[in-house]
Amino acid sequence: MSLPTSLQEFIATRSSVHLIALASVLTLVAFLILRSLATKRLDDTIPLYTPQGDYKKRWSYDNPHALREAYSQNRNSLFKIWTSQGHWLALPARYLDELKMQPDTKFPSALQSFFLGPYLWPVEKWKLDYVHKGLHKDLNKHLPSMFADARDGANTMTPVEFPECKDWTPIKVHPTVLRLVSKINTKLLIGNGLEKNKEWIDISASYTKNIFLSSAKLRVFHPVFRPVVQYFIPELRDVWRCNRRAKELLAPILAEKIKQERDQDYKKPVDSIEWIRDDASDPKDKNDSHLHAILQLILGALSVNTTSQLITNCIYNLATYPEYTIILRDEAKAALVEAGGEWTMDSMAKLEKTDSFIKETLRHAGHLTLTFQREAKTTLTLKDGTQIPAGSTVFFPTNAVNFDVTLYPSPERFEPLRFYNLRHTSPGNEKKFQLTSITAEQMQFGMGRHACPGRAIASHQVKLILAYLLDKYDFKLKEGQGRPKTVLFQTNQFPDPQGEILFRARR
Ligand code: HEM
Repeated sequence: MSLPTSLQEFIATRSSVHLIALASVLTLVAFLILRSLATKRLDDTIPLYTPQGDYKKRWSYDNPHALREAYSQNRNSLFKIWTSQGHWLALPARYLDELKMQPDTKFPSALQSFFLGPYLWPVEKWKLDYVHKGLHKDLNKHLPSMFADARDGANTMTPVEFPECKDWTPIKVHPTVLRLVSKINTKLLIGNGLEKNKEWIDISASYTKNIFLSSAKLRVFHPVFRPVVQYFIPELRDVWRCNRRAKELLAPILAEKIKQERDQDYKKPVDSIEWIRDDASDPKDKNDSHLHAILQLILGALSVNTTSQLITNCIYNLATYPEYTIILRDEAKAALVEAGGEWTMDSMAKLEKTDSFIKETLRHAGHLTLTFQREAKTTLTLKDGTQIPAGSTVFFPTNAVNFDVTLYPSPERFEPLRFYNLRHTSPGNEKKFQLTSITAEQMQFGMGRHACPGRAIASHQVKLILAYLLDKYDFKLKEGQGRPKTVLFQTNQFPDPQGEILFRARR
């Protein structure tokens, strides 16, 4: 077969240097096309589910129902769905065991990328991992002393944040609980009196909202524009300001630690700054106040908002279903008497109905519609041959599973004792349906390598604060008003931040 004449002439009239350059360019183009086709083909084997109606709008403002619809059609298979950040892959439950312990080199948590971390936190990316590594290693080891702080915090700080309320008084629940949890968590995780510093508490309480809004606004722009656009986002500038101020507030605490360490009788305190210092693989990081400030703010963002949203939702539900106020109050009263008048970790385990009430609240209104968000760094081939292409963002549709009628009868109904009853259906069930239990049907705290390490202390905190409030107050909805709504935005479900409940000191 001969080349067409015009091509022969073209080749004959060119120097060999030109021809080599041309051949190289053509080879490169062919390689790029083939590579993109190969990636595309792999991705194309996964079916795309498009929710009915305006699916883009639904992703932002009707996310739980759009995902429930998608899940109901693809319960047992991997499927792709449009999201405002590109196509993401929804996993069926049967892949969780195989994927949950994959190493970070192949399948890390997607949270840093989701927040566009480099714009928010100007430190080397891998150093942000000190937070979860430190927490996984040390938090639950120190649970007893953390519990004592959580109990004292609930008893002494709750009456400061919640007013006396001699008569029925409207209270904006979310901001009140947010400040309370910020203070208690600062005491638990940092200590050193920082929980009394108003500026730190203000920073801690507003930080999550600001990082969330900053990354949401940045994502609106194509990546090439973000390096410029970042300077025009007020919330992002506020994040940078908080990073700077947090550094100034933490520096004296670090300096004091360094000074005290020289003392032979020094006993290392139990706090998350120490956990991170112990784990810092780069010695420079041990006392770097800029890095510590960012890590503590991230830890606050992971722990404060999640816990305060859950407590807020529980209070909304107590006001909506007042008959449970009496049931939970009686349970707490009996457990506290049995414990001799002071809560212990063992006595917390007696609050089975309270545990169930909180878990049912989380089933209905967890802060995220999806969990187990991971990034595939390489193509992962599963045992059944299914491939998860490199570069994919993967998630588990937790909220949709929470509303699966085959798993939860009458899933739309709020049944506060649902999990209490499940625990008592057979002896083996006792540990399976606790607030902190993790199975493919209960994924509110994620699963595997990156499952929430704070869930035990969060569970104690929520119970301690609810027990305090149940003992001191009655609650009810405002006249003629229903339960404050849940605000939906993309994969987030927020309890109405303006929602008010009537509180009255018990008579
Ligand atoms: C009701 C309260 C909470 C809820 C619902 C919650 C939920 C979650 C979820 C869904 C994840 C991601 C899990 C995954 O991807 O598999 C997570 C991660 C995390 N949570 Fe929580 N959390 C709560 C409270 C806390 C508290 C109180 C702390 C700290 C004291 C904490 C520390 C963390 C950390 C450090 C991570 C990252 C873990 C990692 O990437 O390895 N959380 N949490």
